Amino acid sequence: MVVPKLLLEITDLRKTVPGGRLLFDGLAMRLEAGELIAIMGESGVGKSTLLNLIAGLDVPDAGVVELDGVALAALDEDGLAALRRRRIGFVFQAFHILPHLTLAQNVGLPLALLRAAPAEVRARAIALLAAVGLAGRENDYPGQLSGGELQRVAIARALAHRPALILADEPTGNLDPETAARILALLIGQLREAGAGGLLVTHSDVAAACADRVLRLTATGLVEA
Ligand SMILES: Nc1ncnc2c1ncn2[C@@H]1O[C@H](COP(=O)(O)OP(=O)(O)OP(=O)(O)O)[C@@H](O)[C@H]1O
Repeated sequence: MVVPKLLLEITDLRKTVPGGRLLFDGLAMRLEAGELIAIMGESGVGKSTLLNLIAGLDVPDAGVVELDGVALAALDEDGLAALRRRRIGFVFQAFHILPHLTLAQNVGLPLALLRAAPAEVRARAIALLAAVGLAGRENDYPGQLSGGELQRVAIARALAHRPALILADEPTGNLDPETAARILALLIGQLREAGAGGLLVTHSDVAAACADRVLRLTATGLVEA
């Protein structure tokens, strides 16, 4: 029997936003390697904030976020940055694609930051660009792309370094249904292949239906949808 590997464990998480409004309290969640969980919930309920807390980009008022058994609170800024660089792939709403780098350089950036050989970085970037439907565009610059194309570049980049955890905030929001389905299949394929875990924040029932579990974020925490 294969014993599932616990990748992410959240215990008793509490977060208030500046101004004092409570977003959630007592929030708990477990994510196993190879598993994709969709997180849904009304606008403003705190889904993006939760992803930021999991990435160590924001700090909770109370509670514990553990990645691979390591509590984020035990790490200093350098430790958090190293953990993010090695273990996490991000697809965030503001795609953070760098305008002065080519698409191949953007997609390869997470690998380049880990000092992979330039030839390996470029080969992986070209393969991932092809996988998201941007074959032959590796030398283009982001300014030449549509919003949906940029979103696909962001997804390719999130996968470049084969992260253990992929955090995706509305990754298919700007895509037509056919492209969205293809991109989600790619994302899930990569999760399964690499034994990575994924958290997918989405308003789309179609996207959520691709996940292994769907959780709904409410003021009282995460509940099974
Ligand atoms: N820096 C901040 N200062 C004040 N309020 C904030 C700050 N960041 C987030 N908030 C508030 O926290 C709440 C949660 O925001 P968040 O972006 O996490 O929601 P969400 O569920 O992801 O929403 P959406 O589905 O619209 O993207 C919102 O009401 C937002 O206005």
